[in-house]
Amino acid sequence: MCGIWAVFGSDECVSSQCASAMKVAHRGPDAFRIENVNGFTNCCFGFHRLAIVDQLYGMQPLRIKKFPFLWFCYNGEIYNHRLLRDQFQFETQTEMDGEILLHLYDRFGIQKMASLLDGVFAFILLDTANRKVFLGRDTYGVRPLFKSVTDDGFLAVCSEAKGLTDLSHALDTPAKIVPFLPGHFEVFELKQNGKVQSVQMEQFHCCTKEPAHAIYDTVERLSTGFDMETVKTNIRTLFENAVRKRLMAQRRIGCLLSGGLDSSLVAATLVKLAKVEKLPYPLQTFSIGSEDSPDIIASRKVSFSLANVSPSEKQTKLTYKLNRNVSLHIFSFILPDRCHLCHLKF
Ligand SMILES: NC(=O)CC[C@H](N)C(=O)O
Repeated sequence: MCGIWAVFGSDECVSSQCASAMKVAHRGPDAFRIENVNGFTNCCFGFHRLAIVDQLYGMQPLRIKKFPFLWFCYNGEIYNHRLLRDQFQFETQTEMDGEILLHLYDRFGIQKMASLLDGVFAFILLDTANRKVFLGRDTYGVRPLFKSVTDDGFLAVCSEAKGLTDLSHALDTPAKIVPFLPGHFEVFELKQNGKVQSVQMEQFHCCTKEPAHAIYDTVERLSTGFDMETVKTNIRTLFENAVRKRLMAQRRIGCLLSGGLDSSLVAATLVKLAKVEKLPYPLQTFSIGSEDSPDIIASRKVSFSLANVSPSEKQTKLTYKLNRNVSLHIFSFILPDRCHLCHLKF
């Protein structure tokens, strides 16, 4: 997660509005920043960071020397950022995956920028040189984004609706808070007083169409045909690639595991790829349920079987009593031969 928040054209002093930005502080434990926009005193960004890549230089709102007029705030991961950087020979200033959006926007404009991204994202991009604000969200809406626009052009945006509920503005009627449409981008013109006007709302991708970035993807070409073997091989290739591309994270990777088929397949593929990529830490799986519920029993079985040890071997157990009703169980395993079991009880 990360928490993003921004207001444009605030009638109230932004320093009092930005108390609302703190309502999404839980989304980013590593660092936060609140920054008003130089030259547009009624505009302000708030950002809470869970750093996934480039801990040192990836703080937001991101601004880089090459494009001093761009301000960028986003929540997400762009899996193909290195591929696009190399493909278009961009000179990036940081290793942060989101920086690629600034280069793509500058070279190709907003429509092509959004459609070249392979990832999960919700973004706010401000271009002070052209007086535009852009919002966008990934095809499936994996990353959340809410907006609120008043009739007189005060725009507020946040990862969660709660960051918008207490904002004050000049109109009598409260502004509606709506989820931003997945797979779309929106363009606003920005006036000198910071107020905006929506001028374009467009779908850049829908899930039934091949994404524009596919031509640059490194995933091996899929065979055509609908015979059983071809279909199975294609699913395997795509599935494995979906797990592989998520290994870009510089944070320790874990898996949410219910013990059912889907999450167990993800965990098994992750274990396989972790060996190939030589991840230097034990993988962890996280499950939630009451003590001895089917999910916990199943996920425990899967965890131990993936770790290739029997539950009775090399097992440690920690219990914290926090609450009577819910148990959160955390299993972790290291390959090839060490296994820990942590059991956190609420
Ligand atoms: N949690 C996030 O949304 C992370 C944003 C960005 N990918 C980073 O690593 O900082």
